[in-house]
Amino acid sequence: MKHYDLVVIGTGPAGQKGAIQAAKLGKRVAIIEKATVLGGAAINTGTIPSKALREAVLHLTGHAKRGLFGQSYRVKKDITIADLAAVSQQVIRHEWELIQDQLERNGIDLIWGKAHFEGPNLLQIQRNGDAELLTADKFLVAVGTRPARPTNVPFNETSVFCSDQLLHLERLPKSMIVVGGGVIGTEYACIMATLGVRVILVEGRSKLLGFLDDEITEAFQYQLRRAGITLRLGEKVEKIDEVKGDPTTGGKPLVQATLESGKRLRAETLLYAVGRQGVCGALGLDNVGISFDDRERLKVNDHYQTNIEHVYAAGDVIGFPSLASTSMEQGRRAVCHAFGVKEDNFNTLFPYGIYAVPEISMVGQTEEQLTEAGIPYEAGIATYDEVSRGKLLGDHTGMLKLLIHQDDHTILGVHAIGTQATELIHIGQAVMTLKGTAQYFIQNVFNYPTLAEAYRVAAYNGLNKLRHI
Ligand SMILES: Cc1cc2nc3c(=O)[nH]c(=O)nc-3n(C[C@H](O)[C@H](O)[C@H](O)COP(=O)(O)OP(=O)(O)OC[C@H]3O[C@@H](n4cnc5c(N)ncnc54)[C@H](O)[C@@H]3O)c2cc1C
Ligand SMILES: NC(=O)c1ccc[n+]([C@@H]2O[C@H](COP(=O)([O-])OP(=O)(O)OC[C@H]3O[C@@H](n4cnc5c(N)ncnc54)[C@H](O)[C@@H]3O)[C@@H](O)[C@H]2O)c1
Repeated sequence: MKHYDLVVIGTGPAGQKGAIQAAKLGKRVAIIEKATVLGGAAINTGTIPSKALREAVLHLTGHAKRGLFGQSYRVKKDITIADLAAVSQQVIRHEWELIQDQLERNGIDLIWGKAHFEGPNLLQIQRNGDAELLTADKFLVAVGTRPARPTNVPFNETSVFCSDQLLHLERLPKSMIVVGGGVIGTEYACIMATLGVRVILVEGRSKLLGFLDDEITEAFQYQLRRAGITLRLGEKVEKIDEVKGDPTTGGKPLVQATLESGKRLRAETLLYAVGRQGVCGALGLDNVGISFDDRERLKVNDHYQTNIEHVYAAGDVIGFPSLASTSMEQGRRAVCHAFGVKEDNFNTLFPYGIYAVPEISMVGQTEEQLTEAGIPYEAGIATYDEVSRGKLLGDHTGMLKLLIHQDDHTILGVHAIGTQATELIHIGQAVMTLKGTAQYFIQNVFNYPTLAEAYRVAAYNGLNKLRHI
């Protein structure tokens, strides 16, 4: 039986980076994967496919250039699923090769099969009816999540589906109800609407993406409505059925969503995106003495240790924020702790990137959080219309907001909506991490013309307001 210093379960972002970190520390490492492909949800069903789809849609529809060339501008008419899938498959294949190569280069044993704990240090790997046993000093559980699929939703993979199935649609529907205005529902609602699909987005809470700064949410919701998306906010879907279509228009079956308020919505298809569910139940964790919650998520301490100290967990399996970006870093930090690497310099300022149309990103605190905490701040705002690059791109609605401490002018939060928002945010993140102030953006020269200049405009705006207090 082979023995390892570390065994990692799952090849998603958390598992990959944890395994590589351990190998860099000179440890003997194995990584287990139960699927037939590497990369987890990030590469195969989540981050990369959805972003590849988005890029293809923005390019082929000509959406990104309509601000310059007019609303009727198109790169390709009659876009098909095949057009969109081609880009995605190409990127995914490249990512598989990259991961495999990284694991090999770092001397990590890749073992295909389903992992199951037989004891605190003993793991069984099942593959095609065979079983292999191995032991390890430490474990990193990075098994991720899957879409929640309640039994009362009539999933049929063609007209009622979850986010994994959306990627396998055979043709573009004319209309779609999206249930759940979280990140997945919102991103796909935008992508579909950009393709010309009639979208109704139903969200149980009174606003989309409740963790964002209110001003950004307001701007975003306004833009979604302008893009033709019907928002049903503060409304919960109670029941989903298939119903007969209108005989006068061919009678194709439709999906009907009945809301708690009694409203009935109908469309050709329905995407169910109300959150994700863990997969810990199948891991044999009771043989180790580890319990999980009702959504099969694990509880960890600040060092990513479960209640059994040699078993660590990272990524979606531990819950919020459930991002590929944070999962990678959690996996790495868990392994650093497991092998005694000092953690003093680890930053906890995590950014968020939402690849809706338009893009949204944030780092630090929102106006609402600062107000609640009683921290005095001023907001400095720049619209993309105020910087030359914004005009060159034809983005007339983009905006960057800096939240500046009233007394010491440090940056407390950065919020952006518009082209390249997810890239732009990292400038603010760096200044915040290095404890810089709004003056940084005024005292330094920026390339011209860039969207980054919006930082300078926002800083002037905020500091000018502060002078008048
Ligand atoms: C539609 C969508 C879009 C997203 N977009 C973004 C985005 O733009 N940016 C972002 O940062 N995040 C995004 N995310 C979130 C991101 O995909 C996840 O946070 C990330 O994949 C979590 O990584 P992980 O390593 O925890 O788990 P996963 O990526 O889920 O990987 C877990 C792996 O463990 C394997 N596994 C499970 N059980 C076992 C077992 N018993 N034995 C062996 N192997 C096992 C699984 O097969 C899987 O390969 C998106 C998610 C979705 C669904
Ligand atoms: N760009 C990104 O970083 C990105 C993109 C996609 C997904 N993700 C990650 O994937 C995870 C899962 O995303 P998600 O959107 O599925 O889950 P979520 O939990 O973020 O959102 C689900 C939403 O559905 C709503 N809801 C629940 N029941 C409802 C009902 N019956 N009717 C109407 N609305 C209802 C909830 O109020 C909630 O807003 C998230 O944690 C997210 O971080 C990240």
